[in-house]
Amino acid sequence: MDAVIETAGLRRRYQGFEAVRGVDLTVAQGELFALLGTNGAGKTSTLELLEGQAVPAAGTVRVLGRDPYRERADVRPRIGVMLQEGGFPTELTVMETVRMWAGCTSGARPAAEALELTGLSGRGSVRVKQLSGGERRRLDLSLALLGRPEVLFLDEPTTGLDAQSRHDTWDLVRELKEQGTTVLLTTHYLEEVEVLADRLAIMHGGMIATSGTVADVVAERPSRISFELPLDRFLGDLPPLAALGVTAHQQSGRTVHLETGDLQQTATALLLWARDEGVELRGLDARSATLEEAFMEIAKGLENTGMENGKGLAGAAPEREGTRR
Ligand SMILES: Nc1ncnc2c1ncn2[C@@H]1O[C@H](COP(=O)(O)OP(=O)(O)OP(=O)(O)O)[C@@H](O)[C@H]1O
Repeated sequence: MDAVIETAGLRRRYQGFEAVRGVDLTVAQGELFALLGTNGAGKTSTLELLEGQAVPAAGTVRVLGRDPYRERADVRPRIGVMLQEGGFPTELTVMETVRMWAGCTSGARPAAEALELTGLSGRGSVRVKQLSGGERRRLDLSLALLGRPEVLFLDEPTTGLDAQSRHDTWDLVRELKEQGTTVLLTTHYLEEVEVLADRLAIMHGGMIATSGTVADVVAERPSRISFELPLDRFLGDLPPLAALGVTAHQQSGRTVHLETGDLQQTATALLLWARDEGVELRGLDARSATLEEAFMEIAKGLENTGMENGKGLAGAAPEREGTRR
């Protein structure tokens, strides 16, 4: 794998509070990697280390083969960064903002092209303070794309966007990916991950709880089957549940709920039994776990072990220091 982003044992501390606790990540060239997590999980803190905005307390980070903090002059022109809060002067117009930014960007696209990419062409003469929240996010994205970056860091790029703008942003990100851009994004929208990401990691309490493709992450959780038994049949009439691969079961009224680690095996065995016995399984529903279920289980499971955000080994989170930009 041709790694464009690589971290090992990455840690970050704020006044003794450890927000990032040993993160190992590898993102290949042209890959779209999504960092998910509960609020305060450490996504932005990690992203800022990758962008070279801060020095890790421990561990290593490489972007395009270099240290993004110490070799900033080499790395910065090759990456695009969309922060969670833009923080540009609000008195300038949209076009003035893009031109100002373009002046500091080597090999910048024409300003009009950067605005067109994010659907802001008609808003060039509007002052930034008059933009809606969603339009500001799109302006942020235009600025991140100005230098035709090889690596794009997007911190919650679609927060505050309406459904149409969100889908437009997804299309744009896909297009950039097709052109070979490597993308690392943080998001709270699980659908965004399902639609866009090649791979993802779910962070919690400063650590990566799980990572892989959506299918990998979901495969770690049980699949579910439910159906209604006819009046003349009982749960005990089924073949032994363990032999069907069932790991947990529950019955409410005539409805049976099964959990399994191997949906195909259990569903096949169940259907063969029903066919051989001439049983109709009314309301039959069989489905893999969803990313949302995986996410919820991780957040809940780790809380139960006392490792929820702000607790655990390194003590409570202090007051935030300073601003982001
Ligand atoms: N500048 C700072 N000073 C002190 N603590 C901070 C600072 N920035 C972040 N933290 C703390 O570090 C932890 C991780 O925060 P971070 O913003 O990285 O999480 P996140 O996963 O991006 O959260 P969200 O989804 O809410 O944006 C939190 O407990 C947060 O309060």
